[in-house]
Parts: sequence; C-alpha cells; structure tokens
Amino acid sequence: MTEPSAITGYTLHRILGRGNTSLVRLATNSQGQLVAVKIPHPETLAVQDAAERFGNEVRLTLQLRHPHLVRAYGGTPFGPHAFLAVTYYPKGALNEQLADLPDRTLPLKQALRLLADVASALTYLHHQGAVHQDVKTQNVYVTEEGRAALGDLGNTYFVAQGGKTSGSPFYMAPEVYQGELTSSASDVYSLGVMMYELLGGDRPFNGNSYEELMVAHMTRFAPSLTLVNPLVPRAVGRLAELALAKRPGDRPSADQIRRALLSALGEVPEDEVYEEDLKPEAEVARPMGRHAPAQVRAAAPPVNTEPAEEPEKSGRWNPFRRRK
Ligand SMILES: Nc1ncnc2c1ncn2[C@@H]1O[C@H](COP(=O)(O)OP(=O)(O)OP(=O)(O)O)[C@@H](O)[C@H]1O
Repeated sequence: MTEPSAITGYTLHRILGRGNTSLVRLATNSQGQLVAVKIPHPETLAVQDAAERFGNEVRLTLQLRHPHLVRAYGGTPFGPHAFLAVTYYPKGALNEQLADLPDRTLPLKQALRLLADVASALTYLHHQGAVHQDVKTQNVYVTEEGRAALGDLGNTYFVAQGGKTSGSPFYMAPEVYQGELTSSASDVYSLGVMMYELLGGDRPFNGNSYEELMVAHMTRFAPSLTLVNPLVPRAVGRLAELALAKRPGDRPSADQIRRALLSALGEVPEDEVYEEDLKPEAEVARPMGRHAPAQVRAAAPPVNTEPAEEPEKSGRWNPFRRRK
C-alpha cells in the first residue's frame, strides 16, 4: 500500500514533514486556501490502535474549536481515504524552530506569549473535561505573528468516558510513570516542563534512557526557574516550579498559569468565555472522541482492521516518542 496521491477537494503540493503516524503535505482546498493535509501512513491504517488514534485526532480536531488549538478544515477519520486538513504553519513545529536558534532560547516576551497561548488552549480543553496527554514542543505550531496553537489531539480523551494513558517521557508526570491515569494535572506538569524549556533554555529533567528519565521525574527537583533565568518574572517562575510538583493535587490549574503569564506580559487576564457555554444545552455537540460510547462511535465509518506490522519499529529509544 502507498499513501494516496489525491484527496477529493484538495490539490496536493510538496511534503511538509513526516511523523510516526502520517505524512503531511501542503495543499490547496476548494476555497483556494493553503492548508496542511495529514495523510496516515498505510501502516497506521493497518494497525487498529494507530488507526483509531488517527481517527480520534480527526474527530476531535474537527469538534474542538479554540483560537489556540490547531484548526481543522476538513477530514475523514477512518478508511483508505482518511485524512485531516488543518491550518498550514509555514514555520513548522516549535521544536523545529527552537532547534534552529543558536542557544535554543526565544526572547522572553515571545516565550511568555507562546506559553500563555498553550495554557489558554489547555484551559479550554480542561473546561471541556478533556485531557490532552501529549503537551510538548513538537505538538505546538507557531503563526507568523508569533502566536501558538496546540495540535495532535490523537491521544486526547474526555475524562467522563475514560481513556488510554499515554505520554512522552521528557514531559510525563511522576504519577503517570507510576501507572496512574493522566489528568488535567498531568497536562499541567507537561506545560511546566515546556515553561522550563522555553524560559530556562532546557528541560528540567534529562536522561539517556526511559528508566533514567523516570527516576529523574519521580525523585529529583528542578532548580528554581528564576535562578536559571533571572529575567523570568517571579510569579511565573513560582508557578512553573509548582507545575512540576510531584503530587498532582499540589499543581496549579492551566488557567492560573495562563493568568500569571498574561500578567507578566502586562495584560489584565480576563475569564475565557466559550461558545458552547453560551448555547442552549440541546445545541451543544456531544463528545465524539476515540473513547466515546460505542453507540456514538458506531456512526463513524468502519475502522480498517487489516493485520499488519506495527509502524516504525526502529530499535532506538526515542524520548520524544509517545509511550502507548
Ligand atoms: N499544520 C502544519 N503546518 C506545517 N507543517 C506541519 C503541520 N503539521 C505537521 N507539519 C510538519 O510535519 C511533521 C510531522 O507532523 P506530525 O508530527 O503532526 O506527524 P504525525 O505523524 O501525525 O505525528 P506523530 O509523529 O506524533 O504520530 C511536523 O514535524 C512538521 O514539520
């Protein structure tokens, strides 16, 4: 099987990138807009779990709308013509941009702004009762104006429906290493790691193996962020440290972090108001994630269950790769 060379309604152009799950191509949609089209690898479609994760990403990206979540333009969750069309970010993912900087450090204001945007996206997801499970710089995209959008909702689930735990070792909370369920607090922990990365120039915990990282996250304490970078406002540094608290209950909420970051930018943080809350209950869309009840999911096109090899079984340990 090869990736489809055509998608109805889209003119495909060059390849933008290749991830574990999909090939991403620049495309023009029927309205003439440039978009990024994610096309699952044939191996993804052939493995039920991977295909479901892609289907979950398509449905949730279409369903959840927020200025700082990657926006979907169209998609098909399952089957040989599965795809997801999203906003095209010419600068690519944040990790790629950081890698291009001489010392991996953004100007302070820019870093505070990107973090405030990600905290805002998380505030929205948590308000919806969802957990992202994969907050990391690889899943953050930046616009030409320097604003951030959080993407990759493949592992996102609604708490009320339950979900399969996953995470990336550099960003994973201690309780998740210990086998507990993820939660809004474990997302906040991952945001705390990103705060150190963007404001302090490095992730708080490093290691050369899964075990080393696990020990670091579970037993070590990060240095004070304001000592690492004295330019970081005290309130922001304090919240980053609290976000890395070993006990989930000791962590702040994403909204508290959002407010502190906006205050540090000299803005008066306002309450976020969501469209869904303004609509009468009957009009609010039902959650449609991968973990949605069977009767909801049954309406979706069937999953391709062809048996095949697992995607990309390289022997090398990759700390950015999700643990599933
Ligand atoms: N919206 C976009 N605009 C521009 N480039 C993009 C966009 N989405 C993805 N890319 C590029 O494609 C690469 C692969 O995308 P992504 O990491 O989302 O793939 P994936 O296979 O779906 O994810 P994963 O590897 O986590 O399973 C990114 O690193 C980035 O360079």
